[in-house]
Amino acid sequence: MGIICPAVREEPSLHPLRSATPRRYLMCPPEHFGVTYTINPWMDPAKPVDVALAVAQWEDLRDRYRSLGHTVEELVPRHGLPDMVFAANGATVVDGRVLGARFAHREREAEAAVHLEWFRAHGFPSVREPVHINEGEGDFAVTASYLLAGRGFRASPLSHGEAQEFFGRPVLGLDLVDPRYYHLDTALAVLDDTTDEIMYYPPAFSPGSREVLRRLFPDALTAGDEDAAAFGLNGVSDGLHVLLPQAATGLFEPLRDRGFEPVGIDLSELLKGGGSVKCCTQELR
Ligand SMILES: CN(C)C(=N)NCCC[C@H](N)C(=O)O
Repeated sequence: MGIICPAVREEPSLHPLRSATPRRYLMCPPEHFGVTYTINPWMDPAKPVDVALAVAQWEDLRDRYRSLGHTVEELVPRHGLPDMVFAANGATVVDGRVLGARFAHREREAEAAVHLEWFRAHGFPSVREPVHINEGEGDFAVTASYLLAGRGFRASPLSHGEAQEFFGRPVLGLDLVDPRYYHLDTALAVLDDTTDEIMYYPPAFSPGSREVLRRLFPDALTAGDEDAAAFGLNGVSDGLHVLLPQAATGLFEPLRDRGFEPVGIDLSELLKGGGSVKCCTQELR
């Protein structure tokens, strides 16, 4: 009788081979970071902030980007603007076109001009000072097909039309309903901007927006309560590496299963201001 070899069944790969593309980021060191007011539920001025630790954690993130081959530009922080470290809020840049920010809260208003000044000084030819309130990449996320746009807590719905007209990209408005997830990038991250691959936390969105996300992104990775509360959706992907808060442990395995390489980052000190990896990172596309 012949020997029957068990067939070796190659599992078809569920996801394409990932590759990183070099990125250019704008960051702002937290030298003047502090929690001196409350404009989101994470901020408690009674809790002390260790600025030296915040700087060390921030430098670790910056150096991680550089070691992965990305370019990091630095914005000079201003005294009296303790939230400037959250540089993603300062503008949205797509195809070299810059839509500046207009902040919802008086405490952050002055940051907008610092960003506009930086873009003008660095040769970006098309820089728009916005008419409507938008907090940069806090509420705008760029996928291959859309500009996803959050609203409900910060960005004015009118900013969505302004962005669509300026970038010439279809804007998809999404309603945020949980004050802990007050910016889109606290509840949704783009994993692959060439294929519309995202991860998100469904309860942060209204029922209708959840349905829209389910229809348009049926293969998205969805996060649970604990990972969302650890700011796990506030991650940055270069197409292969996904830098995200190290406490969002439940996301690491699902990301690996999809072929990504999660990189855990400790920004616990900056979390006291209500931000993490993505908030500190503005992408200059
Ligand atoms: C995703 N991004 C950019 C953010 N979520 N930004 C954090 C902003 C934190 C600041 N204290 C504020 O409440 O505006």
